[in-house]
Amino acid sequence: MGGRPQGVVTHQPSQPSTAQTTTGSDDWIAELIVSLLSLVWWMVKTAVQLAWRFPLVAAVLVVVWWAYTRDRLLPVGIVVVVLVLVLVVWRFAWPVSFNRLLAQPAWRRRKRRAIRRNWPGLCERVGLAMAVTDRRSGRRESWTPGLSRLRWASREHLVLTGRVHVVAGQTVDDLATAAETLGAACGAWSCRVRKTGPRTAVVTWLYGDPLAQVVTPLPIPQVLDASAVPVGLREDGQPWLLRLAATHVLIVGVTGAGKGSVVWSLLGGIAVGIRDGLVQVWAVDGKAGMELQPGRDLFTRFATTVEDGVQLLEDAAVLMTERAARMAGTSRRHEPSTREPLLVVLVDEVALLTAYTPDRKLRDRAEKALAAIATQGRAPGVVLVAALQDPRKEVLGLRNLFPTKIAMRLDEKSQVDMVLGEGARESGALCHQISDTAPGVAYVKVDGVREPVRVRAAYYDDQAITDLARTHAPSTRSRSRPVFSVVDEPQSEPDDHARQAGAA
Ligand SMILES: Nc1ncnc2c1ncn2[C@@H]1O[C@H](COP(=O)(O)OP(=O)(O)OP(=O)(O)O)[C@@H](O)[C@H]1O
Repeated sequence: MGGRPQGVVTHQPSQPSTAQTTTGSDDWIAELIVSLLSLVWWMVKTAVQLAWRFPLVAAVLVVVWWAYTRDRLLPVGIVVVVLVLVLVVWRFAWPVSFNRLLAQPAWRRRKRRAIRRNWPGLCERVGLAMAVTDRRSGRRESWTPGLSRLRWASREHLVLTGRVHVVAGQTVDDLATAAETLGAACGAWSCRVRKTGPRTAVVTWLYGDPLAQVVTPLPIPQVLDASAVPVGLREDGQPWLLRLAATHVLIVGVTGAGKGSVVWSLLGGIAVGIRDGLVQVWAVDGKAGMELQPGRDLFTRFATTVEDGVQLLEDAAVLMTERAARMAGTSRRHEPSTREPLLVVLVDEVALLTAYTPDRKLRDRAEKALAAIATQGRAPGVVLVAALQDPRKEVLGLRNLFPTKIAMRLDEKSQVDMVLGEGARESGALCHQISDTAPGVAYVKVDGVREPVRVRAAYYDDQAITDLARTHAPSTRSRSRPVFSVVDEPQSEPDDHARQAGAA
């Protein structure tokens, strides 16, 4: 639906006066009939509008009128009293089911109707109306963006979405700028705008916060899909699917922001691939293994010192170069297989290998290896997942080489754009406002997608991590395979093909 005039006439050129035209003696009868017809039309229209607006009141009036004309006021009255009593008892004795089955659906219906009905007025108030002069009549009319497909995307989480088509002369950016005011005007605690076309966008109003609760670990997918790894929940109540294939992921947040939960959820999402040998995880935990040790069995290689970490990064870079040379001219896209698994290089607190390492030589080697993987690793299936507390440039100069950035709780608002890129804070990424009582909450920004998305990673407690590592450790066969055997192994394994079919 396109924008349309809402008939708010702000200026009207003078009309030829009809008052002076001479009327014949019969004209007053015609005028009276026209006036009476207009009155009847107005009354019918108003009655229909009122009935549409207040259906319950209208229904009650109709029933009372019916009961009165049929002389049945007493039985109808008794039925009404019993009904009211049932509702009152239900409300106080079983408030949960009352809310779920009656109060909430009624509220949702009212809210949706109110927004649809008041849309032109809302647009006027938040500055989205445009004054347009009609060329033929010379009238100035107020045009507002069109609203269609207004529906509850998630009834449980109270997420309302609608498609908005801006008026010619406006851009989706104008709509995005007014998002906060529009959200407040509609009584939502947050409102987001996602561009879907040159003049169209999906507007999402959030009346509840699905991220207020801890997200329990999601079911582990039975087939590896590295292009959509389930990691948690998005603020619109939909699963948060993170791309791992052909990207690099940077996770930034202050201490206690919940970076660990993103890492464990990510590992949970690819656990089947790890178990089946389609994915290898090489992990570096510069904090002497304190963070990642519980999942040790999931890792093909595990470095717990800066020296070993740097060596691991260099080995990954060599593997990447060799694989890229083999793929050259035959394939442009890496498909995970047991011969050539997707290699995830996981670095917890990457600054320990770069900025905080006093040994200059080690630091240079780490930076060189990281830069090589970040710039060339995507095509040959070597993916970098790095976690970091301090987003300042001097700590990790390679930030811009990560196409997927996850910003968790940050200390200062200036750090938001530092992590997610210019304009992210303006587009609604308020990482500095994430509460310290909501670890795991983050804003995700993927290159090529304008708007950051608010998410919460699922929470793996110690027991869940231990269980994950126990049940999805790589088989002894794939674990015993030397790291560089991928270069020499002569034949493909029989079940490779079937596994590849399920991979990204
Ligand atoms: N997704 C989550 N949901 C609920 N609670 C969480 C979540 N993630 C983390 N927590 C809680 O927050 C605490 C800190 O989390 P975590 O250790 O992952 O933070 P971090 O960002 O990795 O911190 P550091 O950088 O100091 O290692 C955890 O012990 C846990 O209690």
